[in-house]
Amino acid sequence: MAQYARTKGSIALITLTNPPVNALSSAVRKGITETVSRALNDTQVKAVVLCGENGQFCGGADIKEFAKPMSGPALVPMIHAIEAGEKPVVAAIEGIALGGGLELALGCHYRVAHAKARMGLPEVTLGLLPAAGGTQRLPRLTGIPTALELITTGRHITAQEALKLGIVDKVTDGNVVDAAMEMALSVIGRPLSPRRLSTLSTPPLANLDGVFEAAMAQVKRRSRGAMAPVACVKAVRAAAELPYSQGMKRELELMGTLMSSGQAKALQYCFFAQRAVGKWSLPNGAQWNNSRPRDIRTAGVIGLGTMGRGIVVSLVKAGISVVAVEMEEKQLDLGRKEVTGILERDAKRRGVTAPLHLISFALSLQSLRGVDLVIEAVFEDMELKKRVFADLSRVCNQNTMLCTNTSGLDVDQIASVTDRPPLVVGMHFFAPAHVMKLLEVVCGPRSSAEAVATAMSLGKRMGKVSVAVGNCPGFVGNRMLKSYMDESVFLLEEGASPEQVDQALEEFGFALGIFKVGDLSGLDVGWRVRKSSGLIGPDVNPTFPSRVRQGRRYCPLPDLLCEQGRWGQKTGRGWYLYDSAGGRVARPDPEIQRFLQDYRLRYGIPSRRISEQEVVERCVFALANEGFQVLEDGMAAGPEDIDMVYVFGYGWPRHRGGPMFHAAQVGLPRVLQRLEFYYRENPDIPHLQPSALLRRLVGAGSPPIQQWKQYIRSTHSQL
Ligand SMILES: CCCCCCCCCCCCC/C=C/C(=O)SCCNC(=O)CCNC(=O)[C@H](O)C(C)(C)COP(=O)(O)OP(=O)(O)OC[C@H]1O[C@@H](n2cnc3c(N)ncnc32)[C@H](O)[C@@H]1OP(=O)(O)O
Repeated sequence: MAQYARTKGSIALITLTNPPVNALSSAVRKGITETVSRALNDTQVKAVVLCGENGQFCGGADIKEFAKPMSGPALVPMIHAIEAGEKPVVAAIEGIALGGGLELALGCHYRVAHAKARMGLPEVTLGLLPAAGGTQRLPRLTGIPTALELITTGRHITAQEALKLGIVDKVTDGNVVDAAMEMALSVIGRPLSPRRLSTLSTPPLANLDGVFEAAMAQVKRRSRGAMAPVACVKAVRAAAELPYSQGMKRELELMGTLMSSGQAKALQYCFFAQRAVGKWSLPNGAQWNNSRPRDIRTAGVIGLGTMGRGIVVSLVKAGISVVAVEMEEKQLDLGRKEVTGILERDAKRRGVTAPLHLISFALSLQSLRGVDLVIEAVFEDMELKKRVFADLSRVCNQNTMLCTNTSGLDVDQIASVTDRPPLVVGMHFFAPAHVMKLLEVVCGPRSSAEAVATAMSLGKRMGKVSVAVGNCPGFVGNRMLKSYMDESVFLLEEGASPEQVDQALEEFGFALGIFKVGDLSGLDVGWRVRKSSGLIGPDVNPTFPSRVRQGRRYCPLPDLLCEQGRWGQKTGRGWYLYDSAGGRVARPDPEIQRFLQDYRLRYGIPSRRISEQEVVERCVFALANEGFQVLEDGMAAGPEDIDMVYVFGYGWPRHRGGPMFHAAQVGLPRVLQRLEFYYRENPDIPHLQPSALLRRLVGAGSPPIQQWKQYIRSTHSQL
């Protein structure tokens, strides 16, 4: 777990060996403790170089161990022993030095990095803080503002930036261990005290209170309700105000609170869930490690609306040549201008040249003949999509993969009009597609393993979190969203206001409440979907629209709003009021209050006071309940898949782990009991009826989320 070698006569070379990232497991900590002690006690050794095997210095503490009782030597005294030792220790940083890995390097007296190395203290993203002295040593090295920024964001930095900030002493393009040994030989005999970061004071800073108050306000604004960023600010403040030993005590105290919090558990669950969803499998035995993706070099995108433009940008940024097709010249020109603008702004920000040479624009599908893969992003209309796919089938090479960006239509029906159903999959991007990280890869019943593997791997290449989902209306994300949205409008009928519902959801941690999201994305979009799915039609009385449709409770409020031309931000009025069409700042609108009161009077619905707890429970438990149903129906492989869809596609607060993890954390019996209660009160809302899987899990004693798959009746898995 840590190898020891004597080299160049007087150098001890200690190599961390714990693939794949040399995480600081208890065995590695034991190995380092023993080898460092050996080096310090060996009179032949004059200096030490610390490195990691396989081109990775160290990925930090072993995250898997956080869930277990602590064993083996502790990290803090181990790093302290290195720093306090009387022989210079040089960290040779290659690949990564993250979290505890960077803290270990900060305990060394010198740091040499390879030019391609990345460093950072990402503990905050795991709901923790750098509690191996990172919050105390880094501010002493870089000064408070830089340390605050790096620790509260968890941002990775390049070797060049680390050099500029003084975090490393040297950057090399060559062999980093050789460079570190050279440095070790050159510093033998030099005084070590100025190199012991714990003994230094933080550089003086004017207006300390102002800096910390601003930092605190910023983290609270940026990550609503998250504890770790707040604790990080407090720990860095201790570095500024207290001697090192007391600062370390404060760091430990704050870490103790975080470690035992549900938020840290949720964030660590997300870390592993994000990696688990890449390991997809289909019922026929095809899976991520036995299905070869195709190498995609050229792609076509049809439709240059908001979605199509974002998809083009994502593909081009991944280095893929794209032919972008629109049917009308005016739309094509508009699309070209937008896509070019996005790519140019992005390139300017990153100081590189925009890869415009990778895109060509065309007015005919014929231009797609030779591409490896096509992504269709036309209007959400089955007949239109079928026409496009039938044409593609005729135009494209036999081998071209055909993908649809539908947000919920039947992928198999679309595939049925082509000559190649095995090569058809859904690639459901989220708007704006070049920004949002989620990609739902929709596996139709006839999609081949190769096609699924290709779409999953293409998503990864574009920097997306790809989640394989089954083919059902709305797939996973939008299917579940329906119950969440329905609950929010039912709450309006019963007495809540849009701002009250939004505030409760934002307090819960959502970046935006559901009504603000509706206004932002345009209320007319859902209106159109409801029209096409037969919920609104000629047989609905326009003056007194029914509150029961297709056999269940229906809330006509959003339709009535749309009929008034209140389509959200784009019209300057929606659930909220905006300064003008396109305005962004939502203000409560007294007209909406009157509109809701009139509506309740007209339908004889008594208005009651609705608590924040009820808002959150009805919206969030309804969402999770549909998630259980999605699992039961075999539309997602496991709860991790659903949770990642929500974290990366729907603004679910990551520190709550995702709707399924949240249900587990609240306690499945409690979720079941509350759903039973709400369903008894509202028997005409089927999505409040507890799912059979939820009942089974409670019956089985609420096993940990990692075991839920065993309770899913997977005989009819659609994945
Ligand atoms: C009163 C009580 C008081 C209690 C107080 C206790 C005090 C305790 C003091 C201890 C203080 C500890 C402080 C330190 C904390 C930390 O260091 S937390 C960890 C910080 N590090 C990270 O966050 C890095 C996480 N990893 C990554 O970001 C990426 O994995 C990577 C390193 C950049 C590599 O990326 P990539 O190449 O894309 O590969 P991946 O697929 O992501 O990873 C490959 C496999 O490696 C596993 N893995 C990665 N990092 C870790 C890790 N740190 N621990 C365990 N496992 C890790 C990852 O899960 C992958 O596994 P597989 O999926 O099985 O392949």
